[in-house]
Amino acid sequence: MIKIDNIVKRYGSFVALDHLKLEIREGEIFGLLGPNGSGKTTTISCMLALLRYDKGEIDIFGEKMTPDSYELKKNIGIVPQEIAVFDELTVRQNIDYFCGLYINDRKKRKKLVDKAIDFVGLEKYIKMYPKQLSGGLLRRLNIACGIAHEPKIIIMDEPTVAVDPQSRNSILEGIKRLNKNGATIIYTSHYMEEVEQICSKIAIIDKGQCIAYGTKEELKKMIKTGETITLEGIMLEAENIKEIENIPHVFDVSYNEQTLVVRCTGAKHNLIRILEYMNNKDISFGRVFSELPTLNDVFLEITGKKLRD
Ligand SMILES: Nc1ncnc2c1ncn2[C@@H]1O[C@H](COP(=O)(O)OP(=O)(O)OP(=O)(O)O)[C@@H](O)[C@H]1O
Repeated sequence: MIKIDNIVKRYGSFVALDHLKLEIREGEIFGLLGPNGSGKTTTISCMLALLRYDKGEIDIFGEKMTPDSYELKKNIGIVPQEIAVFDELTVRQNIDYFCGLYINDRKKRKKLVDKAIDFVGLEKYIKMYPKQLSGGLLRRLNIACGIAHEPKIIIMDEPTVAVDPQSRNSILEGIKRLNKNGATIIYTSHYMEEVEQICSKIAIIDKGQCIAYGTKEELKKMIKTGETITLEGIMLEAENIKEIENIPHVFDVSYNEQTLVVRCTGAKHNLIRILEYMNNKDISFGRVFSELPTLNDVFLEITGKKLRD
């Protein structure tokens, strides 16, 4: 459906996209996950021909996207990172305006606008102006403006930044419903939990390159970490750390501010072995927890840094 082939985008001498390759198939909720500044917005702007790129090709529905590909753009809905609505129009008028860019028929448009209002749950606010809305409601309006014309592809650039947890959940649930109703979704975020929760395919990008691609299960299988065990409120000597490093299946140990973090490969009984060691050495500790790998572990193992550094 969308093919991004070897895109290079430079801002002056700075390389923002470095031979980026991605393929998005129909029906996917495709997550573009990467830290701030990794190139997510630049990728989307290139995809929409809003930015010129220096090398490579982007095809959408098998056609090359250009600034005047009006027919292609009709089938794409964009929910930009920055709220893009008109302050002088009401909620309803804003949605009607954006829908009207693609749908001329007034009757049809009215139905679509009503549907979008219902979809984002803004019925009570249709006569209000953007300045009267909370951050979460504004985000919902931004989404309604992008999706009202019922496009086949919906691109959402960090739609949950700075929203309260309730609005965030309603946005994520809405994205799943849009997908169920047939839309292919491209979702950029630096929140790995959200991407894990809703995306069927994930590309992790860093410094303008795709460093890993697959389903969340496939991505997690790519790495060594099978389990991360944390013990808080623990006092250890350097000798203990060395011994813990030698426990079978342990491959990384860190100890900071009385917190021990042990990363193990996928073997069973890792927690038991570590607790047995503490027991044998008569070392006491506070809270203990064991976590399965996250997308942050994938990012950490591949790049050596945390997703949210
Ligand atoms: N117009 C520009 N001129 C110069 N550099 C730019 C410009 N736009 C973006 N950049 C740089 O390109 C890199 C990629 O930016 P981009 O906005 O695509 O990242 P992002 O992953 O979307 O990050 P964020 O989540 O912060 O929006 C960043 O280092 C950014 O500073």
